[in-house]
This record gives sequence, structure tokens and C-alpha cells, in this order.
Amino acid sequence: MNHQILLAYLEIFRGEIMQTSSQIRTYNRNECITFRKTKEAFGGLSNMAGGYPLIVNGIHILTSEALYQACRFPHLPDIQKLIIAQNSPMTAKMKGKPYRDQSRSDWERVKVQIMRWCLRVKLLQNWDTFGQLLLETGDKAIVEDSHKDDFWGAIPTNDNQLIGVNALGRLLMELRKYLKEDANSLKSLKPLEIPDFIFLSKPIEFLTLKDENHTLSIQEKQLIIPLIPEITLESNVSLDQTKEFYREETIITDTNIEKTEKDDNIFDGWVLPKLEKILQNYQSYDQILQHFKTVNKKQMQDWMKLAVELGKVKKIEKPVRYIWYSAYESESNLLKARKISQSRNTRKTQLKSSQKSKSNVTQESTQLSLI
Ligand SMILES: Nc1c(N[C@@H]2O[C@H](COP(=O)(O)O)[C@@H](O)[C@H]2O)[nH]c(=O)[nH]c1=O
Repeated sequence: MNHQILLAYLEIFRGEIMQTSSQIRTYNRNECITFRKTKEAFGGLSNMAGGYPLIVNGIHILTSEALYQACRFPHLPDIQKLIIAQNSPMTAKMKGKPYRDQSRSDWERVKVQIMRWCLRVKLLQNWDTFGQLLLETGDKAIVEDSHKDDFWGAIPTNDNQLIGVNALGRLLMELRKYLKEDANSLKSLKPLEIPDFIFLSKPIEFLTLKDENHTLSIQEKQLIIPLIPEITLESNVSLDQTKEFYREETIITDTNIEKTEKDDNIFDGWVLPKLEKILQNYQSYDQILQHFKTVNKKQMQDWMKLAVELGKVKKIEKPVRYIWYSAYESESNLLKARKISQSRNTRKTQLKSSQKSKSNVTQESTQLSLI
């Protein structure tokens, strides 16, 4: 094998090493800081969390998730624009999904480095808030608790364990370590030394702490907010509906700016909580639509698709119906328990009818209850 090919293989191997089985970790929930929903105590650690705005090459970006997803497409500035124009980080992720096969060709190899860089941007530009949140995790392991992503997060196996590579949690722990031991080294950030590290057609710039308070000023945060109505329009909600939503949910004033940041995401802040309430039982698409009277069909379809993709909602076919994931899980556990108890009863009846001894019956039913 020639030298260069060997080097290329080595690089790929280095990039993918985090995905190998030796990288899998098991965490005990009681001993870690876990986060899943952005509104939980440590939800701010999620890339999906609002309230940690960024500026790269002079462009406002609402979340580290949007920045990370945009980094897939340095050669496709229109897709980058589409991604960062979304109000919801989950929608930002989904908007890039149809183009994933056009991600930069070395994406799998560089994505961990890119995530590390995105987290550093998040800290650099939200020094007090994000820094404090990171330090509040103490010395505990940080774990992204995920339904199905055991690369970036870890999946719960029973009440107390989570298993996965937990790449995001580990990058956050690494960042916390630097913050504790060498905070000054995090106060500026060089662009990554990878080819085509480009955002909206320009090489990504060298970043430094923004202002005296190390965070974006209120004025800067307000500059970000006017983006929201345009974006919502793009997803087929009428201007009136948009205005109505923001009138009710997020009237922008200096005093409630924090609330605005938290609620600046329709999908996270409004759609998901509503779905969680409605979908404690199976519901058809039309039944769901009844609960979202002001929303048009296409938008609702997109949201349902997103909720399913993100593992929040389970979709069942024939006929199509939906249920909130944890309700689905408890229902299937109930069904499993029922099946076990039915098969135990059947077994007992069979055993009785074949007139086995009493001790045999006890032994068999004990074995079945262990399944
Ligand atoms: N799947 C998931 C999250 N996963 C997030 O998605 C990002 C990785 O995207 P990708 O590399 O394109 O798969 C990364 O930020 C990871 O933390 N987050 C959430 O709140 N909810 C989810 O359901």
C-alpha cells in the first residue's frame, strides 16, 4: 500500500475511533449529570438549547446545533443559510437532512473536531452563562440522555444505567476541564485546521471574547429576534398566525428577554409540550390536527415528522396513529407483562392438566416470571 493511502486510512481511523466499541461507556444515572430536554436544570448543555446565541463571520446563529449542522455544508452556502434561518434548532437539523449525502466528504472524520469547536464558540460567546452551567456540573460525568443516539449521547438501559459513546457529554467534560485549569486558553479560538472550514462563502474567522461582560449584549440579542417571523413564514404559517403566536408567547421587552430566549423556539416550547399532553393515548393525524387549529396541514406534517425523527413520538402504521414515546414504552411494557402473565397462566393450566407435582408447577412459573 502506498504511503499516502496508508496515511489517509490512518486519518479516517483516527476520526472514527470514537465510534468503535472500545469507546462505549456505561454510566450510572445517579452519579452523573444527564440532560435530555432543554428546559431541564442542565438542559442548557444541549446544543438544542436556546439562550446561547452565537456570531460567526458576523452572522447571528441561534444555537450551537444550527452552527454544527451548517458546518456539514461549507461548499453549499444556500443550505447553510437555510439551516441557520430556522427558529427551532431541531428544524435547523431537519432542514439539512435531505442534503446529508452532500455533506463535506470528510464529515465523518471531522465531525467530532467540529463539534468541539462549536462548543468552544458557545462558551466563548456565552462566557458567564454557559461557563457557569458547565462549572455547576462539578466533577460529575456529563451524559446526553438520548432515546436512540448512542454516539453523541447514551441510551438508558434500565432505571439507572446509560450506555453509549456519549461523545457530546465527553466533549463537554473536556471543555469543563480546560475551563477549570486554563480558562485563558479558551478566550480566543482559532479556526480549525481542516480544509474548507467555510461559513457563508468566507473562511471561518478567528474568534475572541466579545465584550466586557463576555456575553452578547441585550441589543445584540434583540438583533437576533427579528429573524423569527420570517423563518416561521418560510415554514408555511401565515403572518397573522405568526404574529398571534409571538403576541401571546413572546412579547419582546427588556424585562422578559430571558423568557423570550427560552420560548423562542415554537417546536420545543409549544409543539412538543402540547403533543406530550395529547399523545398519552394513540391519536390519528386528524385528531392531532384538531388540537392545533391555527396550524396548517403541511406545517403539522413537518412537525409530526420531526417529532418522530427525534424519537419523541412513536408512529404506528395501519392505520397510522401516533403516541408519545414514553407512553408507548409504558404501554409495551404493560403488554409484555400481560403476555408473560398470560403465558404463565396457560403454562399453569397445562401443568395442572398434565397433573404434574405441585413443586414442578412452582418451579416452572418462577422461571417464566424471570423472562
Ligand atoms: N438526536 C437528538 C439530539 N442530538 C443532537 O444532534 C446533534 C448531532 O447531529 P447528527 O450528527 O447530525 O446526528 C448533536 O448536537 C446531538 O447532541 N438532540 C436532541 O435534543 N434531541 C434529539 O433527539
